[in-house]
Amino acid sequence: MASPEDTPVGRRLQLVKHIIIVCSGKGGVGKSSVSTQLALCLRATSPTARVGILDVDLTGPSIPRMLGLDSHPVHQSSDGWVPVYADGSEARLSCMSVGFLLKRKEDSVVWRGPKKNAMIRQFLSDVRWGELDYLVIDTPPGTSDEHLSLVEHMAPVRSRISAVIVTTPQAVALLDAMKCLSFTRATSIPVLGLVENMSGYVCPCCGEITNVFSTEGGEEMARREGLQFLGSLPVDTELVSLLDAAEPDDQASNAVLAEGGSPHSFRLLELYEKTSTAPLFRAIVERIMNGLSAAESRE
Ligand SMILES: Nc1ncnc2c1ncn2[C@@H]1O[C@H](COP(=O)(O)OP(=O)(O)OP(=O)(O)O)[C@@H](O)[C@H]1O
Ligand code: SF4
Repeated sequence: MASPEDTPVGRRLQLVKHIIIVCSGKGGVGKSSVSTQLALCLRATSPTARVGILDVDLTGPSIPRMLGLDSHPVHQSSDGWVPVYADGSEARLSCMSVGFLLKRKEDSVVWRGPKKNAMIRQFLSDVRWGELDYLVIDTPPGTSDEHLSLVEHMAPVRSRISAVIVTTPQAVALLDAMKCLSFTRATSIPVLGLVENMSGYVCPCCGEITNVFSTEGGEEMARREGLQFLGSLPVDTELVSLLDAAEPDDQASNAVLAEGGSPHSFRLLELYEKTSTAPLFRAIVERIMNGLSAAESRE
């Protein structure tokens, strides 16, 4: 039988310890922001942790924007694509997205299934990820061609893949999250747990959390389906302004870097650490890491 290293994807991902697919049934529930926070927090778990983030939301790539890397060029080397390092020469947070390949960030990707499939195969087999502790994959909403392509192409590294499902508390989002769960079950991908995003609203004046939508729907779904409930995150105005207004990696940022200043992702992380969501997300990451360790010890 062929070993995983005999395939292009297996060879590329040979040194990637854990692959975490972030998915949601419904659009706009915060999948990309959860993926970004996950990558930032995993990187911060140790001074040597290396994390990659792959954005396969081909028609709506948000990761470059959220990491402040808009319009960053991607370089080809003789050994494939070099990912964009959000933390400059530290190279502990590498990122790849179709967003880097668009001429202008306003351009849209109008591709049929086969072209999307080819792009995903290329992301998995042609990017020089190198050694990574975690590869976080942000997916489009629903269970689309992109999800099927991912699962098919990553068959050689199947034992290292797990998923995190993101939902909001509304019934309609929970119903779609169930479809996402069915997909993971049909494709035998273990689910690390469920995150309920935009669970309530944090008042910027007094910090009081008000439940805007119905409450505890995610927790109840997790209980019912035998999933780990990873935690809930409130609507946080500081977080949205941080991720939506992430400073592009423009000349000014490069000048800061040239003068020995903090690379952008460090500044993002520094600022992120001050949001009211950060401690909640750290608890989520701890549960994810415990889930990964438990799965490893069962192998
Ligand atoms: N907890 C939160 N508090 C405040 N704003 C949030 C929160 N989570 C996400 N957002 C904001 O909501 C918007 C949508 O989030 P995001 O792009 O992460 O969702 P998505 O599920 O990836 O969307 P899509 O379906 O388009 O891929 C973004 O502007 C993001 O910054
Ligand atoms: S939660 Fe308190 S401080 Fe915030 S808007 Fe309401 S009343 Fe004002």
